Amino acid sequence: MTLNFTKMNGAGNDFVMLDNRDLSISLTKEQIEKLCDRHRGIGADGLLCVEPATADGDFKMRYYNADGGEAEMCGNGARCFGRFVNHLHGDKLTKIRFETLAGIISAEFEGSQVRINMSTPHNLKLSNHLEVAGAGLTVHSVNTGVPHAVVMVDDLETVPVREWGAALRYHEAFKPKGTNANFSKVVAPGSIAIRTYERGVEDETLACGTGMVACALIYHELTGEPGPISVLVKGGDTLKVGFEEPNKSEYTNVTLFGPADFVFQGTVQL
Ligand SMILES: N[C@H](CCC[C@H](N)C(=O)O)C(=O)O
Repeated sequence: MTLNFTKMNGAGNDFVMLDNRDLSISLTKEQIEKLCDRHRGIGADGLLCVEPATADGDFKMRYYNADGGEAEMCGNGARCFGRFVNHLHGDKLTKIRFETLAGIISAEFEGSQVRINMSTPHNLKLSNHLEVAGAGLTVHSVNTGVPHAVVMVDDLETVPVREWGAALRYHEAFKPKGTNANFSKVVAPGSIAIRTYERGVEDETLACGTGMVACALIYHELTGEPGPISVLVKGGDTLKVGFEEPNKSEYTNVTLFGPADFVFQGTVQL
């Protein structure tokens, strides 16, 4: 099978994009894993397919992690999805709505930057004291389309992201689905810096969109700092997380704004 693909990245979180509007593409978990393999395949943190809507969206977004498993949502992927769909329509669209397993996501375009409206955050929990790889950590958690654990730290450089990240990702407290793991430092009022270990990539990524939103909301919960929150990610980009809080711990109009870039196009034999 010959596949035409587009490679994109959102703040360094990179993806294989497939136009499957005709539903002619059907990939196995192993095939997706191979496509995402950085030595034997194209190489990416995940793969996204554009599919026809089946409910009240304009399109359907399918997201698969590098391990080939389907996940409910991907914030950086959704921004790339929006820009890719707009490109397929001659860059004439201003706003699209697409279906995901986490609900309807909308995307608006400002050049190469994309703002998405996230699904409603839920399962927010503060200050769960857990033993993580032998360390006693205060762990917050929230689902921003996918599950996220958030640990506030003073020094991002020395955090053992892989060790603590993997221990949190598989921790008893987050079974059976597991979680993504974020380490978040306050840089200045309204500004945080984060590092993320991603479920399904099983490593640190240069950025994680749903993780940025999770860290911004936890930061707000702990400090009362209003949005938008600036979030500096490992890859060096700073993105904006916006939100409204009509009442305590109910969040509406949660947005993520940042770059979604094309890298190359190609064909691959499967
Ligand atoms: N690895 C995540 C999905 C992708 C999240 C991340 N790439 C983003 O931008 O939100 C999970 O399985 O929960």
